[in-house]
Parts: sequence; structure tokens; C-alpha cells
Amino acid sequence: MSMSAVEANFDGLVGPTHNYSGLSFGNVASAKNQATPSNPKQAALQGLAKMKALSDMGLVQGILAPQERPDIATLRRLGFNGSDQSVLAEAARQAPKVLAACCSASSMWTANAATVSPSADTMDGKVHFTPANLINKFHRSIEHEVTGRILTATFADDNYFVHHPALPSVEHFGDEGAANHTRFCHDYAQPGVEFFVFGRHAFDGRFPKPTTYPARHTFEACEAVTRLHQLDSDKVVIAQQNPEVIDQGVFHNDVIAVGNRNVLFCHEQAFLDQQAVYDELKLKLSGDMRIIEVPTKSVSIEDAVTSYLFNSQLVTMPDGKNVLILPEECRNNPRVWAYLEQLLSDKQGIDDIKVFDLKQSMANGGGPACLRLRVVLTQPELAAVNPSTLMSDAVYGRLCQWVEAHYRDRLVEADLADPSLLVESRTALDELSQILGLGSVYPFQQ
Ligand SMILES: N=C(N)NCCC[C@H](NC(=O)CCC(=O)O)C(=O)O
Repeated sequence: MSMSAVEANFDGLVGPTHNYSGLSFGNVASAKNQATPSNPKQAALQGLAKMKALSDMGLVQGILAPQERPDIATLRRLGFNGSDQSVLAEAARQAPKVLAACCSASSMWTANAATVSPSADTMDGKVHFTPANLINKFHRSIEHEVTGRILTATFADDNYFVHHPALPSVEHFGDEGAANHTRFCHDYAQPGVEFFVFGRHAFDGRFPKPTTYPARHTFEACEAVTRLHQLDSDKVVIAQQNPEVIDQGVFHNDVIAVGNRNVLFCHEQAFLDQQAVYDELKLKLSGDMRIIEVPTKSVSIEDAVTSYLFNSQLVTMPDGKNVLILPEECRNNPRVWAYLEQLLSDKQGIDDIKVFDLKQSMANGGGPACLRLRVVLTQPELAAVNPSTLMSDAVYGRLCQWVEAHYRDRLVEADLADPSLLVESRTALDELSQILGLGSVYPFQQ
């Protein structure tokens, strides 16, 4: 049986409470931009413009809804009570940082929504999803339940899709999802090699770990997901990230490496035992595997972290050309830009680049690749996806209108306690769940 398959990108729509609260220790941009006023409207429109552009390039583009924020249900679990207004007011008075965490729009970075294994790789021939528990950061650890509901409403048909609950929410199984997962293949429809990257071992003290910043993702989480997704261990590579670069702000592997099909584009300091990682990938993929390694002398770790060169999307156009989708910060860094010009003229396997303005997301450490969850789908699987979640001219127009109608263009921390922001957000999300045909996925709708 021959079957064709495509890689779809499901981007997170930025929610109405997008703000800069400095919540992510180890993420340099998040710390640096704490207390800067944000522009949720611009953030959402920048994200939508990228989605529309990729859809116009002939790629399959999906949309994942944001979460309900402020998260009143979580604030109630933490002991705030009374009316929703008094929950907000008391949280703002007693614990403003907890309130900020319960207002983060961080679910926009859907590279952290889940790990996804295409049906060609799994024993039961279904697409498997495991939402990431994101246990290392409180504001992100409260995402996975609703993420699971949104994924289930998007990929609903259980003939094709399997949804697992998140791993146990303890640091031993810290799981950051697809930000630390890449799938290599020769053809999307054929079995591929799934590449999992972790920051530290939880149960084995023999291995190095970072000393300044946290390693969010564990080896044990990677192994658990490979079991849940029924992957063939001959087609799985699990590698440790270089702890020294985590300590320089590389909080996810997708800040230092990106891969697609048979191409791996990464920095020379990305992995702990770099050559062994390459060897195992080459052995398990078999056939042509292309590794484009960027040396420190061309691009330092600091330049990689500030420009987000590796947080690019590496996409294959319908004509087979490989294109890097980059944030504007790459063009603003002369060393990174010179490297990119060289890369294109060397013809090493990347044929073109496209640059996007994603400043609102970038200021919280989220580049083009953070904003998308990749889902490889066969034609029948694609036909089974909730059609309202797929980008089109009509959906784009409708969503831009929706953002214009409901979003503010300025938000500072003090605004998070504003009871009208809660009303605005719920009104917007209620309408959005209808536009995207999701049913009742939010706590306020239950
Ligand atoms: N690399 C990938 N795939 N994702 C980027 C996630 C950025 C996110 N930032 C934040 O959550 C900052 C929120 C704040 O500080 O307000 C994080 O650190 O988890």
C-alpha cells in the first residue's frame, strides 16, 4: 500500500493576556523583558501572519486555540475564593506573581504542547499525542489538561488518533514536548527515526547536568513517551543536551537545533556527545542523512540565543525545496546574517530563507519554531482533522477580525487584576471555540 503524507504545522494562537512577567528562569528573553508592556493584539496578528504565509506557501497550516486566562480555577485551588472578581482582587493583593503566572499566554508556544508520533512510526498505526506536563515552570504546568482537550477536539477521530494523558507531574518526568523532539525520515509516509533530547537524568547520578539554569526535560520522560507511543527502539535516538549550553540560555533543544526529513541543522555545541549522536542518527535512519553543523566561530552560543537562528522552522515546499523560516532578529545580527548568506550560497541542503516579525513572542523567548506543533498526517488522517482548525483565506480573515474586536494593544502587570480583562478574555474564547469548532474545552464553559 502506498500512501502519501504531509507535515502539518499547528501554531498556537496568542491569547488575549499575552504579557511579560519574567516567569521563565533560564530563558534569557523572559527575564530581560519582565515588566515591559506587551501588545497582545500585535502578538496575535504577528502569529496569524506567519500562519497565513505558510499556508500561502502551499503548506498545511493548523491553529490551536489558546487557554483560558486568567486561570480562575487554578487560583481557587490555591485558596482564593468568593466571586471571580474577588478571586482576582485577592490574588493581586496577596500574591501578584502567582496571579501573573495564572495569566500567562504561554500556551501559544505549541512546540511545548505535546509530543506527536506519526502513524508510520507507531505499532498500532495511529497518530499518538502526549501533552507535555511542563512541570519545571508553574505557569506552564497548568496547561496540559486543557491542551489535551484542545488536541482531542482538533484530532477527534479515534480510528486515527490516540491521546495519552501527560506524564506524572513531578520533576523526575519533566517533559517539554516537541521542543525537544524531532523526526527524521526520507519520506513523511515511511517509518522515521524519532529523536528525543533531554537535559538531565532523574534517576542516574552518573551524568553531568547544568549548574546555573534548570534542565527541564528528563531522560526518563523521553523513555516513557517512546513506550506510550509504541515506537520501535531501533528507530529511536535519545540524546543529552550539552549542559554547558543550557547554562547559557538554551532552555530547549529547539533553541540550538532543528531538523526535518533527512536534514539536521544544529550548532556544534548542541549535544553532550555530538559525534555519537550523529553516528546513531545516521545508522538508524540509514541512507542519506545531512548534518549542517554551525561552528562557534561563525555563530556563538550567545548569538544563537539572542537571534534564535536555530528556532527556525525548516519546512519542505511542495516542490521539494527546503526553506528556513526565521525571526527578524537573525537579520539584525550581522554574524548570523553573514552565516545565512554563506549557507545559501554553499547549497548544503537549505534552499531559501524567509524572515518574519515575531517580536512580541520573541521577547518572551518564543521564535518561529516555538509557535508550532508539527503533526505528520497521511491523507485520510488529514481528512479526519477538525476542518475548522485549518488555515484558509476565510479563517484568516475571520480570526484577524476576531483579534481586532477583542484584544487590547497594551498590557502591564497591574492590568492582569482588571476584572474586565477576565470578561473580555472569556467572551473572546467563547466565540473562538465556535469559530474553531471545538465545543466546550474551557473550564468557564463547563
Ligand atoms: N523553545 C520553545 N519551544 N518554546 C519557548 C517557550 C517560551 C516560554 N516563555 C515563557 O513562558 C515566558 C513567560 C513570561 O515570562 O511572561 C518558556 O520559557 O517556556
